[in-house]
Amino acid sequence: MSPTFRDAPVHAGPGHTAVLLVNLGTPDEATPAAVRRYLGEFLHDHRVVELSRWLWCPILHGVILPLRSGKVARNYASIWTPEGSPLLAYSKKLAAAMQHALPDLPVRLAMRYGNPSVPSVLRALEAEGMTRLLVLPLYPQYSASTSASVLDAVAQEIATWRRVPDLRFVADYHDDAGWLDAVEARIRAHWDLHGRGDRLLFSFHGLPQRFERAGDPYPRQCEAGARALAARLGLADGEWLLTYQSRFGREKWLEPATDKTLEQLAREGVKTVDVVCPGFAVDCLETLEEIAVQNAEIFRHAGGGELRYIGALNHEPGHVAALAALARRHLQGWPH
Ligand SMILES: C=CC1=C(C)c2cc3[nH]c(cc4nc(cc5[nH]c(cc1n2)c(C)c5CCC(=O)O)C(CCC(=O)O)=C4C)c(C)c3C=C
Ligand SMILES: [Fe+2]
Ligand SMILES: [Fe+2]
Repeated sequence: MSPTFRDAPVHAGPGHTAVLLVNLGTPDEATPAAVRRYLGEFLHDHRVVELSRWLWCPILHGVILPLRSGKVARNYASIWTPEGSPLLAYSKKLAAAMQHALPDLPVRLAMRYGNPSVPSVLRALEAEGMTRLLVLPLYPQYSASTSASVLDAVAQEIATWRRVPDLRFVADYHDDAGWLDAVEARIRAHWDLHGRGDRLLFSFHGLPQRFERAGDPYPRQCEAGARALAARLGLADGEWLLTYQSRFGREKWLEPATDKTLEQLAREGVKTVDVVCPGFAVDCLETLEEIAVQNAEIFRHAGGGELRYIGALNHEPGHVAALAALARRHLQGWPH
C-alpha cells in the first residue's frame, strides 16, 4: 500500500508557535462503559504494559476490563464534580491559567487517553497554522510509561502529516527550581493552616520494579525531588518518607508501598501523617480517592489518627508561574 499523508493547510505568513499540555486522561463519565473504554485504551499502550499482546490481551479483555470497570466507575463516581472528572476539570483550569500567563501563544490541553485526544488537538492547531510545537507533558518526573508515551502519541499523529512542525519536548522537570518552590509553598501553606503532622509522606505513583531495572529514571527522580523538598522544609531524616502508591497487577512494584507504610506508622504509634503527592500535577482519582479516602481509612483502621492529604498544585498561581517560566525557557530561540 502506498503511503498517504494529510494535505498541508495553506497559510500565508511565517506560521506560529503553540504549547501543548498533555495529561494522562480520564473517563468521559463515571460509568462502567466509559471506564471500560478508557482503561481499554490506556492498558493497550505498550509503554504502560510491556507484555506480549498474546499474553496480555486475553487477561485484559477476559479478566481486567470486565472485573475492574464497575468497581473503578464507583470510585470515580465518589469524586466526580459538576465539571466532570477532577483530572480533566483541574487540567482545564491549569491550561486556562497558562494561557493567561503566555498570552502571545496558543496554549492547548490534550489527554493521552480519552478526550480531548492528542490527534484532535494537534489537527486543530495545524488548521490554525501552527508550525512550531512545544509539548509539555504534565508529569514532573520522567517515566517511559507516561512522558515517552505522550511523545509516541504526538509522533503517531504527525507521522500522517505532509508538513510536520518544528518540535520540542519537555521530558521532565523534577528538579526545576520554580516547580520545587511551588511544591514547597504548598506544603508550608498546609502547615500554616493545620500545623505540622508527626510525619510527612511523599507518595508517588508506582511502577513495576522491572521498569527501573530496564533503566527508567523515574524512581531516582522521585527520590531527588523528595530529598530536595525535605531539605528545603528543614526536615530531619525520620521526619519524612518516600513511598509509592497505586499498585496494579501481581508483579513487584516499587517499594515501600504507601498503604503498607501507613499501617507500619500506625503500629509505631504515629498519630498524624501529612501526605503530599508531588508526581500528580493536578488532583485525580489517585489522590482524592486512593490517598484522601482509602489510605486515610487504612491508617485509621491500623490504629493511626488523622491522614491529612495536601492537595496537588492544580491551577495555583505558583504552579502556573513555574510551568509558564519552564515553557518560556524551552521556547527560547523560536520567533513568536
Ligand atoms: C499498568 C500499569 C500502570 C502504570 C505503569 C501506571 C503508571 C503511571 N500512572 C500515572 C498517573 C496516573 N494513573 C492513574 C490511574 C491509573 N493508573 C493505572 C495503571 C498504571 N499506571 C490504572 C489502571 C489507572 C486507572 C484507575 C484504576 O483502574 O485503578 C491516574 C488517575 C486518572 C484519573 O482519571 O483520575 C493518574 C494521574 C503515573 C504518573 C505513572 C507513572 C509514573
Ligand atoms: Fe487487546
Ligand atoms: Fe497510573
